Amino acid sequence: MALVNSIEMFKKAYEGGYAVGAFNVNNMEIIQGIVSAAQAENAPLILQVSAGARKYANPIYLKKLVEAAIEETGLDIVLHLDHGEDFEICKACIDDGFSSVMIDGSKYPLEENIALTKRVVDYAKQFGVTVEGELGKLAGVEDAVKVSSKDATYTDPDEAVEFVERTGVDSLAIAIGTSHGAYKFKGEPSLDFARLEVITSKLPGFPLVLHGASSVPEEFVALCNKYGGEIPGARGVPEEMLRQAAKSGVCKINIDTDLRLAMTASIRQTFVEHPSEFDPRKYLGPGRDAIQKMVQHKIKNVLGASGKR
Ligand SMILES: O=C(CO)COP(=O)(O)O
Ligand SMILES: O=C[C@H](O)COP(=O)(O)O
Ligand SMILES: [Zn+2]
Ligand SMILES: [Zn+2]
Repeated sequence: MALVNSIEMFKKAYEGGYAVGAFNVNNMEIIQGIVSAAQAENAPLILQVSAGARKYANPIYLKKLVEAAIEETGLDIVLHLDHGEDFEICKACIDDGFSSVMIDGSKYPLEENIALTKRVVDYAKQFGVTVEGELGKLAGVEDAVKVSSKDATYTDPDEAVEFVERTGVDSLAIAIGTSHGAYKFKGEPSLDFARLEVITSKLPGFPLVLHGASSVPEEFVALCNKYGGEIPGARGVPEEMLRQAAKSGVCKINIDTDLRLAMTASIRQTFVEHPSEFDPRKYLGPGRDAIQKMVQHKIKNVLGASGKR
């Protein structure tokens, strides 16, 4: 039971053909909902903090909450920085005691991305902190990076090999057609699995990461819209595609949007059905339960990580 880096988790996931869920956290209820799910499923777990989450919650609070979760449940948990945009934020998280960081240099040309990523790897290595890099551009919105779909570029397999060799990263986020947020596909969802197979064959045994992997479940969108929300045309990655990716070298699957939708749907429902209620525990509690239920489903039926702790 400890805060761990991702090395052993990814090794087991790769060999076992499943993926570890990496869930974005911003407050106590979100952390508790996710952790209860991982505990109930006896599953490995990555909790990740974006720059926006750091600004919102202060990383010290989030780290203490994660430590409390480890103490309470006995789980091994990776505490990871999501989309670090420069060396400084990665260093700050490493110095704060995070066990893993992402340096997202995907907006830079290859040589600059390699130089920046290598700098973070060299610093992180001294502390046993694992590093995720990114190559290729996802469409959609990130905290610091906005990429329109015409500027999205899929990961080049040969560049991926060069990137991994020259930077020494522990894992690599790739672009094969996913994007961040609730509006991932205008038409039929499709991912470039042929490209994924080539990348996997050129980097055998190396853990890949899929960002923008929320499924945007219809039930949550419908509930949000039924209880006063306006989320028209939302669409995510079908669950069977995620299962397929998990069997093809993808060891980490990032989920944030589905957490937001599950919690918001539940809170909206409480507000409409119990308009006289104003005790935050009466809506945050069910919101937390909704997160737990959704994450358990994910771990069990999508990631294949139940019992893999
Ligand atoms: O990739 C993510 C965080 O890095 C989250 O992706 P979603 O928006 O699909 O949940
Ligand atoms: O990649 C994006 C994640 O969903 C984090 O979102 P955020 O930057 O709004 O915290
Ligand atoms: Zn990115
Ligand atoms: Zn992401």
